Amino acid sequence: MASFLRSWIPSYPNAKAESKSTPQVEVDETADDSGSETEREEDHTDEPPAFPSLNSAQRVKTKTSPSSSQKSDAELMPPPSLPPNLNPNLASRTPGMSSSTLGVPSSSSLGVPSSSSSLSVQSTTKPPTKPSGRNKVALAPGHSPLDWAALKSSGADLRGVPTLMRITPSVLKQHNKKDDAWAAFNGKVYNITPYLAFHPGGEKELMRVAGRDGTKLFALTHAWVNVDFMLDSCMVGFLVPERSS
Ligand code: HEM
Repeated sequence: MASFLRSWIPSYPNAKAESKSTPQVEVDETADDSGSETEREEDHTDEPPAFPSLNSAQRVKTKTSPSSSQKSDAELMPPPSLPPNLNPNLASRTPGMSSSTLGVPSSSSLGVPSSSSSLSVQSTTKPPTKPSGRNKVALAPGHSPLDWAALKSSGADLRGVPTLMRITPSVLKQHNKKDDAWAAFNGKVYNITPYLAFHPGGEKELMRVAGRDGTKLFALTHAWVNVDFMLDSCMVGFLVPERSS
């Protein structure tokens, strides 16, 4: 280190002596290759390094097994399950075509144990399928969820009624047309007409609950959607039982 500095700073031999007057040329002599052993002596203390921690599995392993017998990750872990095009046991394999004719390397050339090996992991679970009846539609431009949020908070009248009302099922039933559609969810009645074009599941699906209580269908389709929040500015009232005469 010192020789390196000497080649760059002509006045280096004096730099240490003048260190008080030229503080910017501070050099640590102990870092020199041929320098004193001060730093290494400190290493000889019994204090373990901060990492890995004293009780870590890594440290325990190092103590018990010498580094020469340490196993690689590949030896310690079972290999991941094979993708369908590489697994000869899966029915999805193209009949009559070996993996090599498909242009993919064979499992043996990849160093992956054959499926008969005790290490192989064969997945018996099917890939997740969409719940039936769930289908997103392409929304018209200007009808994204963000556009709906903007319309909701714009102050536009989305209720169509001056005050919240008590609404019986028979009154609710009268509001079953696209241009005048009400639906009840969790005891609250909403004017769903303004939301029809914004519904990610499409107008047709949403119209299935027009004029009636849609709580059950809603929960079956997407219970995670917060209808109270989505339609708060469309609320027209509360669903009440028919009046007995
Ligand atoms: C007015 C109440 C409703 C609101 C606020 C609403 C809201 C939403 C929202 C936010 C999504 C997107 C969900 C997501 O991306 O995970 C969605 C999707 C959907 N909704 Fe609704 N929905 C309502 C009522 C209904 C009803 C009554 C049906 C009837 C079956 C329905 C059927 C669907 C379907 C099929 C999807 C597509 C789900 C998908 O494939 O991701 N929705 N709805």
